Amino acid sequence: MTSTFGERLSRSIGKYGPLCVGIDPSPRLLADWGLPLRDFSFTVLEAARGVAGIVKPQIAFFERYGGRGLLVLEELCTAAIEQGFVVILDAKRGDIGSTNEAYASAYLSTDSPFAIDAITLSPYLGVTSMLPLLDAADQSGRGVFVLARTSNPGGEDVQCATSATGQTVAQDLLDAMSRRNAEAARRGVLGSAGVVFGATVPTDGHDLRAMNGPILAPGLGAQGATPADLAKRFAGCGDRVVVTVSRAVLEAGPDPASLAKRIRLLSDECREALEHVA
Ligand SMILES: O=C(O)c1cc(=O)[nH]c(=O)n1[C@@H]1O[C@H](COP(=O)(O)O)[C@@H](O)[C@H]1O
Repeated sequence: MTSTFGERLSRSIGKYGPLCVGIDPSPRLLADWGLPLRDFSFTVLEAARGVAGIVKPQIAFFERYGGRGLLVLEELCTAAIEQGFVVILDAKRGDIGSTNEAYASAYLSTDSPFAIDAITLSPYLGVTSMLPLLDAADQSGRGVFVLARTSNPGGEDVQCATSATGQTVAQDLLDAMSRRNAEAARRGVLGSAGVVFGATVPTDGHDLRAMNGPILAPGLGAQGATPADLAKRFAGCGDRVVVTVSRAVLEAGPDPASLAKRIRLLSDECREALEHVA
């Protein structure tokens, strides 16, 4: 790819706003909509087209169907990229270095079978173990979102524990991504090494501004966060936040017009909340 993930993401946020449509085909929604996995997924993509610029399929909902599900995911990612979406694959990968090399060739290399822009990573085997993934992303113009502070209750047990540096584990991860984004910062563009920071959790004691990378913020809607929370938590970095929403979008389906209407409404709310605090 000729541009970096950070550059493509910035352009997309500028054009469509910060909303990312989460494609989470849960068993309940598939039953409610009365659609098979492929039709469900493409219905969501079609509804998002021209309304939101970013989509995030959650791999577990496709893995449930084994090889057939992964084929649908591959088709969906390819179609989304061809249609100009920024595609974040939510796979939360992370292992020892040699296995991460295999994950890197699966998801973050130029010849990866999955056409995606970025992937979510679980960093709890250590930052050094993630180097094959971070380097592959840099080389192929892709990006990562490392779980720093997750949206779920109880995440603080690990993420807010004090590390050997005397700060929280989450802040250490923010610092590590900040170092990865230093070159982009010198060029005055958004870096490609992002973090996940839930819209449901306080940011106190964590410096999101210095990182120069994108922030994937789940939690709006079904997990209880509101647009006011976005404005409060992400002041000073609102132009780099990607607000990912799954259930609060998908509950408006399966009618494509209702889905598109919900996406537009949430997109407007998120843009409004964040543009004042950029
Ligand atoms: O990485 C993620 O996307 C993620 C991180 C996190 O801390 N919390 C979180 O909810 N997510 C994902 O974001 C989506 C949230 O779904 P809703 O709560 O339905 O909007 C799900 O696909 C989760 O797996």
